Amino acid sequence: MTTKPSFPADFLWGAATSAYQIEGSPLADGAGVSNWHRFAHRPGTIAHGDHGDTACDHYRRYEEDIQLMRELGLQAYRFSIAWHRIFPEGRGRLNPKGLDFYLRLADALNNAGIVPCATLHHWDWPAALDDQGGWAHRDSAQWFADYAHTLFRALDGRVKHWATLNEPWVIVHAGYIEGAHPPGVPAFAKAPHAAHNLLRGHALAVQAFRADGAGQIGLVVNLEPKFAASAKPEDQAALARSHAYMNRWFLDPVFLGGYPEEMADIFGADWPRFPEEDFKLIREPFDFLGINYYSRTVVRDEPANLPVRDARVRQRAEHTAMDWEVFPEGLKTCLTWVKQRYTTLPLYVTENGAAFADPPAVAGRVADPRRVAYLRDHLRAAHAALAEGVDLKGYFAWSLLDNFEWAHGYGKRFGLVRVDYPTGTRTPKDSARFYRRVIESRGAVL
Ligand SMILES: N#[N+]C[C@@H]1[C@@H](O)[C@H](O)[C@@H](O)[C@@H]2O[C@H]12
Repeated sequence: MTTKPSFPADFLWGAATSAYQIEGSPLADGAGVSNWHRFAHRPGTIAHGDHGDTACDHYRRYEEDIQLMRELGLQAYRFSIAWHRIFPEGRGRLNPKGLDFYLRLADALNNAGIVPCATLHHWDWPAALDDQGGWAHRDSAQWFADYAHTLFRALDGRVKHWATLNEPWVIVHAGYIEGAHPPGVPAFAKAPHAAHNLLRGHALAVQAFRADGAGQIGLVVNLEPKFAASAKPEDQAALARSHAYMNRWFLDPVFLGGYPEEMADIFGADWPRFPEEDFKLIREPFDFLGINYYSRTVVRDEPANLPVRDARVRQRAEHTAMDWEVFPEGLKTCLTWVKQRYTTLPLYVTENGAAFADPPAVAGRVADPRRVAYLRDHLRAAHAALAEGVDLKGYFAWSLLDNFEWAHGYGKRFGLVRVDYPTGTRTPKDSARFYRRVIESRGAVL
């Protein structure tokens, strides 16, 4: 008789979103033009010509969405703050109306008994900052710290759970290596500088939080376990490069004080020498690590595939609508790897979920059995990590709502709640009802 999982009574159950993906009203109330607003309106960048002008209309419907969260039994809500609403030009002039939206959002969440968990930067920022050099500009770290400091003071007493950056690796890989995200032009030699300045900005923001913030602050990273396609030395070497590039690039500096040696191999002559004092700053201690987990990758050597010289070997297994392998044990692998290699800090699963080709709503119901199975199996893996001593403090399903899936537009639906466009009608899916039962039973239904 296997014992049913039982998560701790203080385990935090939530769901996550981000500003540009759900808010809409990108220029409302004095907001500046953001990098993603400008990029999404550039022809050919987003599938189906989609953009975030309306998205889920959350900027206007946030009270309705908070009522949805209550009905789902959520204890916490992870959202991000749109920098361009606060500082339309990125720095200098503060926009009180933009700040006011987040004051109202935080108040409504607190009044509903839902813990507001704010991410300062989830990829969207004022386009003006990209025009001034973006994250490749060394001053970007201070731009971010100043923005963060303003928010710590403005939301003091309303928000006590902060994250500095969401997935800085994606900002660099998609924005500076691929060009599939803003700034939108591959700039290989700038990528290491952008990564370094993101880490410096994170650390400076943590220092600002220590001076003027209250609660806890952390960093959110994406992790993806890597496996070699064979025991051949070249595939093993490709595994080492791929693992360093995606999983260690940011965590080695913040916890171990230096970059993986594979980075110099990957970037060659474009890998800079950074000032030693930067690494002392980047190791600024913080309070928790957020881990976003979706899938794993099996890799082989592929010399032509720059810069990492690896290639994915697609597995005979279930895949999501993103063509990502469903691999629940990979979540436990990530959690235990972080504990063993880096830190005993509290961990949160800050994102986990899947896109599937959900059916439309019929009589107020959306049958999404594959997402129910995905959540069940990944929550079992999370509990297995807890049972092995990982200090896992919470889990946030990605996502509360179907939303704007970046370059994929609205065609990839990750939500617990279906959103029908353009009406914006919300319909909780079966997975939302399942998640509510998981929360109510502290996992006993898994
Ligand atoms: N793709 N995908 C889904 C999800 C994306 O929608 C989030 O914004 C990111 O934090 C992370 O990439 C994961």
